Amino acid sequence: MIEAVNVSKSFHDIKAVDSISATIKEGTVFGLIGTNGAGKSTFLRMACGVLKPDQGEILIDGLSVYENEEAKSRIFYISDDQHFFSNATCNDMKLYYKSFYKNFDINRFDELMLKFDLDAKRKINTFSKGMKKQVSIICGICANTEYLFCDETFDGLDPVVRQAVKSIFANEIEERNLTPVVASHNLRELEDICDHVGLLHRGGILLSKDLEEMKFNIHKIQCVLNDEKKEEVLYGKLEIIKKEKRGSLLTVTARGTQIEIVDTIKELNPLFYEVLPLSLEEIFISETEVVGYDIKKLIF
Ligand SMILES: Nc1ncnc2c1ncn2[C@@H]1O[C@H](COP(=O)(O)OP(=O)(O)OP(=O)(O)O)[C@@H](O)[C@H]1O
Repeated sequence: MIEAVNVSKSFHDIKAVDSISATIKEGTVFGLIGTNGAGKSTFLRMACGVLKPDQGEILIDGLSVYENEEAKSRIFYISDDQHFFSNATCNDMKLYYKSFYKNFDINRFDELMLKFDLDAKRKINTFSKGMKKQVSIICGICANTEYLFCDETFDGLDPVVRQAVKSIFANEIEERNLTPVVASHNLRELEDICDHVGLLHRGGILLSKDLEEMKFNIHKIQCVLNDEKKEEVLYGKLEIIKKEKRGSLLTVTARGTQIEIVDTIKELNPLFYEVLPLSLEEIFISETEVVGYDIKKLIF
């Protein structure tokens, strides 16, 4: 488990991370979302022990991570500006990581390089940006650490590679309880990857929730009631977040379980009703409105 306890970090007069407390459970994918400059990289760099917090501490499985080799050996960090030794080939990086991570799986590395169609003998500085990201991801997976920090790693991967990486993550989570922490400024990049999302804004966490929990308690339904009085009754009975009417078709987004909302609509004898899927973006818009923010100004 990763625990951040009241962590802050400033660079001169810039407060990059402001009193963050958060818990990241094993075996889940934690998404860290926020605009450019929100503090995601600074948080990740503290979480992997590269930066020392000014205040508070970050614990990896109960161990304070800063200058702690044991805690650091449980983490692999894929930074947004990936570092490879100049002139290094993929095989050179494999051997370097093998010397640092005792469980680094050389055979798996070779297998994945083939699977991703990357030439392990080539110098990494001749690879494209996306290919370099793939090499970093492969190194990260093969390091066999408990935690994998991915800073903007998914942004810019092509759809096929993205799907392949997602399925590798899913297997690693199932087989060995890997915990990926994925930072991105793009909610859509995280939509189908994460179990839990923390929204970072100006160094602080605005919102931190399980996606399933969020999805369980908010629903979007289209219906035709064809009666203004019934519509008023519906608005009175449901905790409406958003409503829209086009002709006789009414679309409502409301807080509550699907059964509660559908039952309320059914009591009003609708001519038609249908439950519509809600995107993570729509859920976030609703959730952040509740805490008084317009998310469209914060992300996307
Ligand atoms: N080494 C540094 N020196 C000075 N300021 C820094 C340094 N690192 C980060 N900052 C500042 O801290 C704030 C948070 O930056 P950080 O890189 O953590 O944001 P981020 O959410 O990762 O952004 P992005 O999505 O653009 O990568 C920014 O205002 C940035 O300018």
